[in-house]
Parts: sequence; structure tokens; C-alpha cells
Amino acid sequence: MTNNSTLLHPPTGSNEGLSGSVLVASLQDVYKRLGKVEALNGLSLNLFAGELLALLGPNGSGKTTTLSLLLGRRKPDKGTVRLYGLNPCLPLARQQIGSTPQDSLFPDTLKVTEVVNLVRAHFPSPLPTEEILQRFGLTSLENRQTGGLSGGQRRKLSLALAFAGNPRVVFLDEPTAGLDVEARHELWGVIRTYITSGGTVLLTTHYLEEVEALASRIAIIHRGRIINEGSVEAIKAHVGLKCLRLTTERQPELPGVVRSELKQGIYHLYTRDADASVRSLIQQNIDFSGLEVLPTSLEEAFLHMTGAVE
Ligand SMILES: Nc1ncnc2c1ncn2[C@@H]1O[C@H](COP(=O)(O)OP(=O)(O)OP(=O)(O)O)[C@@H](O)[C@H]1O
Repeated sequence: MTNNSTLLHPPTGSNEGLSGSVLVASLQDVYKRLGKVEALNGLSLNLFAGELLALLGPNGSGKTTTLSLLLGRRKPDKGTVRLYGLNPCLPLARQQIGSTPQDSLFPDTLKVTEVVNLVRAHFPSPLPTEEILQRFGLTSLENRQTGGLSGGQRRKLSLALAFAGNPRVVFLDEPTAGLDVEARHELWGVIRTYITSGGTVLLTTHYLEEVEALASRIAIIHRGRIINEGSVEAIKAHVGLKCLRLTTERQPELPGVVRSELKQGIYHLYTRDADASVRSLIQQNIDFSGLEVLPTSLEEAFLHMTGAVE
């Protein structure tokens, strides 16, 4: 994959919202039952033009179900889902969006170029085939039948298809799962270029490093509803934890500490009041070394938030 060719140019939107932000997609108080599971439980979420919104949540929290409603693959039991003001089940709404196919299943005997062109044919102003192949590192595989692709190559083709139609918005469900580190960073470049040129992205991921690298906003989903949303910094600040790292013989009992871990002989103590924790450490005359006071990572913030509502 490469990000140094011509920019992707999604057509500009016209759904101006009250605040001046263009509303691309929205779910309002959505419920969806799958079998015996209430997969979505009153979920509300907005996606605005030009942003990269990361939907983060533990396994089974409802991320894929949310995307499937936005893609018109499923209908809500209750509540409203809109894509550019339209029902996502309408072909006109779906022409605006790109997504990776479910399970990356391609007809085995079709060549890579043929699959790309099949998807391009469904969009009014797709990107040139050569550009898509080049951007996703598929040029040397253009005549390969998809049945002969490796897992990582199939994944790249799947991602290429999400962007092939030059859509206004792209929905990506765990886009870098199964990609090696190099391919993952290359995809990040493609996504950044797409955003810079006016595109909008909603992605789900388990890689918090990916969120910190790309997202302009985060929504945390837990048990089928959004429990928090904001910028990466706002999410971290909301949790307001600091991490004390230190080596001691036994885990100390300190005020403010809400969670602790022992990693490779070093205690990680997550505290709401680092000053009080450190003062107590010294007052208790605890023998320690290598003390560090660090801001929490997004991963720690996320674990705390979802843990807090168990
Ligand atoms: N076809 C189905 N039939 C019954 N239950 C389902 C079905 N699909 C999903 N579920 C359940 O709905 C809930 C939400 O699933 P969903 O796939 O949306 O979660 P997710 O956040 O994407 O999970 P993961 O991170 O593991 O991919 C889970 O409890 C899941 O087991």
C-alpha cells in the first residue's frame, strides 16, 4: 500500500447540521435483538463529515451490529438509522459508502483486477483501477486469481474494495486485523490521506495504538450502548487516572488507587490522586525503587471505563 499517489476526492456533502458540522450518519435510540441477545440497547451515535470516529468496545459489545445497521445489512427493531438523511437500506444511500466485504469471501476464480472492477461498477465516480491497486500494494497481484491470495493479501484486497468507489464515507470493521506491522502502517497512511482529502471514516478496532494514531473522536460502546465519547485526550481526562510504576517487595496499600497490575516485577498502580498515593508511600516508609508517575494510556482509560460499568 502507498499513500503518495493522487489524493482521493470524495464529493462534498450538503447535509449541513445546526452546529455547522455536516451530519453523515446517525443512530438514534436504536435497539437490535439477535437471537436471545440484546445486541444494541438504546444506542445513539452521530458521525460528522471529515472526522475519523473510532468505535471501541470489548468483544460482543455491539460494534459489528452497529456497522451492519449503518450499512443497511440489518434493520433496527426500534429507533432510527440514517445515512445522509436516508434509510441505509436504499441503494442511493449505499452508493455513498465504502466498506470491507464480510468475511473477505471473493469468487475464487476471479482475478484481483476483476473483483476491483466489479465493485467500481456500483459507484458513480470510482477511482481508477490502477490507482487503487497501487495504493494497496496489489499491482503485482492484479492478474492473480483471488483463490491464490494469502490471508494478508485478501485483507488488502478487501480494504481496497472499501475505497474503490471513491465513497464519501468509509466504514471499516477491524481493518488491520491480520495485517503485518508494515501493512498496518501503510493502511494508516491511506486512511490519513483519505481524511485529509475530505473523506469520513468510522472504524472499529481492538488496537488502541491505532486509535491514538488516527482518531479525531472516540465512542466507547459497552453492552449495546455508548457509555462515553469525546477526543482521545478528553476520554483520558475523563478517567483522570495516573499510573504509578514502582518496584517494591509487596503491593502497597495506597489512597486513590483503583486498580493495580504486576508486570515483569514492576507494580502499575492506577490512582485518582497521584500526590496522595506518593505521600502515603513515603509516610508508610515503604522500601521502593524506580518510581515513575505517568499519564494513563488510552488502553488503561478504556479498561477503566468498561470495568466501571460492569
Ligand atoms: N447472528 C447472531 N445471532 C445471535 N447473536 C448474535 C449474532 N451476531 C451477534 N450476536 C451477539 O450480539 C452481541 C453483539 O455482537 P457484535 O458482533 O456486534 O459485537 P462486537 O462488539 O462486534 O464484538 P467483537 O469485538 O467480538 O467483534 C454479542 O453478544 C454477539 O454474541
